[in-house]
Parts: sequence; structure tokens; C-alpha cells
Amino acid sequence: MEKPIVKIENVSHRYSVQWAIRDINFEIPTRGIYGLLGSNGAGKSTLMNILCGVLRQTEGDIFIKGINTKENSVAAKRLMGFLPQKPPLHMDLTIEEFLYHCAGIRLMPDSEIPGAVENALTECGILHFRNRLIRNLSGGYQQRVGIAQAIIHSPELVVFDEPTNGLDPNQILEIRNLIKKIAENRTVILSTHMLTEVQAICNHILMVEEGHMVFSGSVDEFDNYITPNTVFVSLLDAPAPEVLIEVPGVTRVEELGGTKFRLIASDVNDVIEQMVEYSYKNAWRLNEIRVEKSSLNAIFAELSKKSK
Ligand SMILES: Nc1ncnc2c1ncn2[C@@H]1O[C@H](COP(=O)(O)OP(=O)(O)OP(=O)(O)O)[C@@H](O)[C@H]1O
Repeated sequence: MEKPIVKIENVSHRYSVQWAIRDINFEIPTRGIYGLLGSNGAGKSTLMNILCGVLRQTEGDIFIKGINTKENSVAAKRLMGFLPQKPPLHMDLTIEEFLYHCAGIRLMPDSEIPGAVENALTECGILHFRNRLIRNLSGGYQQRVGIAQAIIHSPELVVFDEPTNGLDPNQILEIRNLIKKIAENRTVILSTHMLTEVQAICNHILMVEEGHMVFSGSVDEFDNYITPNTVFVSLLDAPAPEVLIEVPGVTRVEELGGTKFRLIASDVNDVIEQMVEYSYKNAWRLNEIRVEKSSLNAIFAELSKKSK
């Protein structure tokens, strides 16, 4: 059986006396975009730096396609590219000079470098700026150069630490689209503290809070993490809220304006059945009824509490 792309086993890290991450375990078996989500200071950069071999963990092991990064870090690093939170750019080089330099650092054979630079420039949409000094590029284009250096050696795994941090809304969209393109034939892990970012581009969510892994699963599983307890209902001939509260299972009624209501319930499916029946019997003319999902912010807050 093929080895998982990433396997993290009991990884902990301590800076002097304080533990930044504790006993992290997860596995990335298949391709996709994995979002490492967490508040500021949760431990995302520490975990990414360890994964990419920039920092040596205090405890635990990391395997990249079965290669233990502690035992054979050079072989493991060949399989991955990394864009740290502060891109390691040389401002006084042109984009092309910089990418040649990065390919050299990656110990690529000389004969393969021109083709690799050409591919990275094309894939990241910076071919036309190849002779421009990096210092003269906008933030979004500097980030593209950072992404180009991360894929120069055609790694199977690419890790981005907060790749859209500090960019304006248009640049954020461009970089997200580029990351989606990069992930078409690679595995991508990206860290972010923005829920909207994982929703926009990730298939899987790994969430860390206060150094602990508090969630690992699909975006759908994340959305359904808190059992919904509210039902939205729109009735064309609505009764007074005091009548609605009499429907079995409804514990509270919130008026949403006009003939729309939010019903708080202990069992939403049961309340939907009852509402359909009551509406029919009393001619309330049911127009719309649906379970309301928990807001992402509520899920985030709930999972953050779990780490305490
Ligand atoms: N070099 C360091 N020395 C001491 N403590 C550190 C160091 N780097 C990080 N920490 C601490 O480790 C914890 C995790 O930090 P880390 O930077 O990994 O979090 P993060 O989730 O990436 O946060 P952010 O989104 O703000 O970058 C924090 O409490 C931080 O203060």
C-alpha cells in the first residue's frame, strides 16, 4: 500500500520552558488542500516549521511518504516545498535570478534548472515579469514569487504558512486561485486563522488551539460539528408567536420580521414534522422550512473551548 504523504506522530515542541504544541497526531493519506486552522499563537507556524524541517521538534516523529524527517531530512525535503510566513525573497534579484538561485539551493541538476524555472514562472503567472527586480513588485506578485520558489523542484507536497496574510482583497482572490491550481496535481497544506479561507479553498480542516489538535475532518464535518438546534420557518398566514410556542418540541420563538420565525428546538427533525402538520391543520400556509446550520464562528468558538 502506498505510504501516506504526511504522517505526524506524537509531535510536541517546547521553546525554552513553554510548550507551543503538544502531542499532535494526524495523517494525510490523499491529495487535496488541507487547511491548518487556528487563532493567533495557536501553534500553526511551529507545526509548519517542524513539518518542513526548519525547526527540530522536541518530541515525536514526522514521516513524508514514509521517510522520517529526523533520520533523512534531505530526502524528505526533496518531496516538499515551503512558503514561510515571511517569504524568503532576495529583493535585489530579478524574479528569474532568484528562481535560479532557489533551484541551486534545492540541488537540482544544472540541466534541469532552465526548464524548471520556465515552468514555475508560467504556473505562477509571472513569466512577463521575469526580468523585474523583486523589490519593484506588488505584495501579490511577491507572494507569487514565493509560491514559485516553493514549487521549483516539483515537490509532491507544498506547505504555505498564512499565504494571503497582508494582501488586499483582490490579491487574496488571485493567490487563492493560484493555490487551487497548484493543488490540482500536488498535496497542499496551508495555515490560516481565517475560517472563510478554509471554506473557500480547502477540502479538509485540521484545527489547532493552544497547541492541541482539536479537530480533523472534512469541511462538511466541520460545518456539522455542532448539532443544529434552530429551524427557520416562513408562514404566509402566520399565527402569533404565543401560538407557535405551543407546537410540541418548540422551546423558544424568535421573530425575524414579517411572517418569518426562528424556532429553537431540542430535536429539529421532530419540530419540522410537527410544524408541517400544524400548518396544514391550521391553514398557516407554510412557505419555507429548514434547519439552520450553526455559524462557522460558533463552531470555531466551541472548538477553541475544547482546548482549555
Ligand atoms: N521562537 C519562539 N520562542 C519562544 N516562544 C515562541 C517562539 N515562536 C513561537 N512561540 C510561542 O509558541 C506559541 C505558538 O506560536 P506559533 O507562532 O506557532 O503560533 P501561530 O498559530 O503560528 O500564530 P500566528 O498566527 O500569530 O503566527 C505562541 O505562544 C508563541 O508565543
